[in-house]
Amino acid sequence: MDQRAKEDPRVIELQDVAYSYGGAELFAGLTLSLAAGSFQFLTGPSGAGKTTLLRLCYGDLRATAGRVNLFGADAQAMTRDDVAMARRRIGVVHQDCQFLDHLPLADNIALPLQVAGRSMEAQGNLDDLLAWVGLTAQAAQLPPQLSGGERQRAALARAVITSPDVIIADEPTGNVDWEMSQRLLTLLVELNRMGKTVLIATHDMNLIRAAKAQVSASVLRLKDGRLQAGAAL
Ligand SMILES: Nc1ncnc2c1ncn2[C@@H]1O[C@H](COP(=O)(O)OP(=O)(O)OP(=O)(O)O)[C@@H](O)[C@H]1O
Repeated sequence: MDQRAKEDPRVIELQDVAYSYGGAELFAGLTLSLAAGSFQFLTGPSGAGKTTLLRLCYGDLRATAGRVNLFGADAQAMTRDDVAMARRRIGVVHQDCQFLDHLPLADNIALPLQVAGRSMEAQGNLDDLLAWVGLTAQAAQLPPQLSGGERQRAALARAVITSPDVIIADEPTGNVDWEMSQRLLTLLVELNRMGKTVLIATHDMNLIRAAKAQVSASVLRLKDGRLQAGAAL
């Protein structure tokens, strides 16, 4: 298991961060800290800015004010290459999965390894990961041929194929039934038990309750541009 995250007590930190897409500020003076090995949920009303906040956390957006630290380095001062290196330590499960529909599922999952120039590792990792998410039989199918739950599990496999320290998942159970959301949660909890830091944006309070029965999870609620810790369930 990759132990690098253990070296950094705070893998991702946002301090007094503001962000605006050009209009009104979505948040101002927002502070968030992801400790290595923690399991955190981000919740809040639709449009509150959860996806935006996650994108700041994985270096996809630059804060308009404040400070973002990725693995101890100031993201605002990073070159594009530095950001790309930091992002390789973060696996992202996007809200809409973002597959390349013309590529078989196995190739989609292996894509991050190829992008990182590590395609030689692909086959062993890929077979293990497909088995882990229960998609061995679907390896050759195209993404549009898969169910919602299969797509979500494939998106999780793709997020972890490079063995990142941090997993950031945006509504990973958004389009699946309760049984499948439990299956996805089990996978995320397993990753956390392996030492990965996990941050999940979700509207699903039942998912949060189920997670809290399995793991020491904290909940952040984003509302009116502010983060409230320890949101009541
Ligand atoms: N690329 C963009 N350009 C301009 N405005 C954007 C962009 N992305 C998001 N927004 C706006 O920023 C606000 C926050 O959006 P965001 O997707 O971060 O919220 P969210 O809490 O994740 O919502 P949901 O729960 O519905 O997914 C919304 O008002 C949205 O319309």
